[in-house]
Amino acid sequence: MLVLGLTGGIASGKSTLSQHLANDKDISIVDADKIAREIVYPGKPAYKKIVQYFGPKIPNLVSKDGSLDRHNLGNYVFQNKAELGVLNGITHPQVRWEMFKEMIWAYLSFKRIVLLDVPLLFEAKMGNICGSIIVVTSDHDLKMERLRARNPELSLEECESRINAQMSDEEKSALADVTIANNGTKEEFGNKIDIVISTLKPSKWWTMLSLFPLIGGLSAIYYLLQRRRHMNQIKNKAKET
Ligand SMILES: CC(C)(COP(=O)(O)OP(=O)(O)OC[C@H]1O[C@@H](n2cnc3c(N)ncnc32)[C@H](O)[C@@H]1O)[C@@H](O)C(=O)NCCC(=O)NCCS
Ligand SMILES: Nc1ncnc2c1ncn2[C@@H]1O[C@H](COP(=O)(O)OP(=O)(O)OP(=O)(O)O)[C@@H](O)[C@H]1O
Repeated sequence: MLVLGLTGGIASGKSTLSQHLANDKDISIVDADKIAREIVYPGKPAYKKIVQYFGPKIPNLVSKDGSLDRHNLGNYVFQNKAELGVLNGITHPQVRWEMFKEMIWAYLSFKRIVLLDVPLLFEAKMGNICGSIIVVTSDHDLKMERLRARNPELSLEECESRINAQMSDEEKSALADVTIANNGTKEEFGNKIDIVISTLKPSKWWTMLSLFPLIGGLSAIYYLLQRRRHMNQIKNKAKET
């Protein structure tokens, strides 16, 4: 199975790329943004920590229904690097753990590719676990235009501070294996994605071979358990005689 990293700046087109591949049965998509939203549902450990730390600093951090007001929290942390670091420190370990579980599931489901859609793939040092990395780029003005259309509640300054909270496209591209520019139509973007994926997708045989270490590991555990049982039986017999 190929662990394929997908990253890029805010509103560059990562989710659009993932959606384009959503119906491909050989690919499992792990969406870090979705996981990051789920681990802060009311009552979850990360939720409690965020409310405890940011509650006294951000008015109206918690909405009437008890959920976090993500707009208020975002505005606060994207204007303050140190506070963004605190939020990352609370959320990232759990995001990593949930991603790891989804990756194991993809491995056991014979997927040929597990696609890790992670905006902060390099910042969170997750690039090392990827066999290959795709970076999606788009021009700054297009990003702003798409971001404002998708999130009309954000002001121009808020959009800028979100873009500036991440590494630049150039820095990300330098660390990637493949860069896909998303400056044209969605159709053009889709065609580029298909070409890249068809060259990266491992064969079915390779996918089956990659299960060998798992089968080997499980066989070794089974052998050791059987051996322990056998030794205990011998010990018990020796005691009886
Ligand atoms: C700050 C929060 C509350 C803002 O929520 P909001 O609903 O407005 O945005 P959403 O979560 O949909 O993220 C939108 C985009 O913002 C960018 N972004 C999100 N978190 C971060 C971050 N910590 N640093 C830089 N950029 C970020 C990403 O490009 C992401 O795709 C939220 O993004 C958050 O909890 N971030 C911390 C967790 C995290 O790092 N998530 C990213 C995946 S690991
Ligand atoms: N080629 C395109 N033409 C027109 N609109 C596009 C194109 N690509 C993406 N978009 C739109 O731009 C917006 C941002 O794209 P998308 O959500 O895929 O970015 P993202 O990188 O996942 O963003 P984020 O980091 O915030 O999660 C979406 O509303 C999407 O529909």
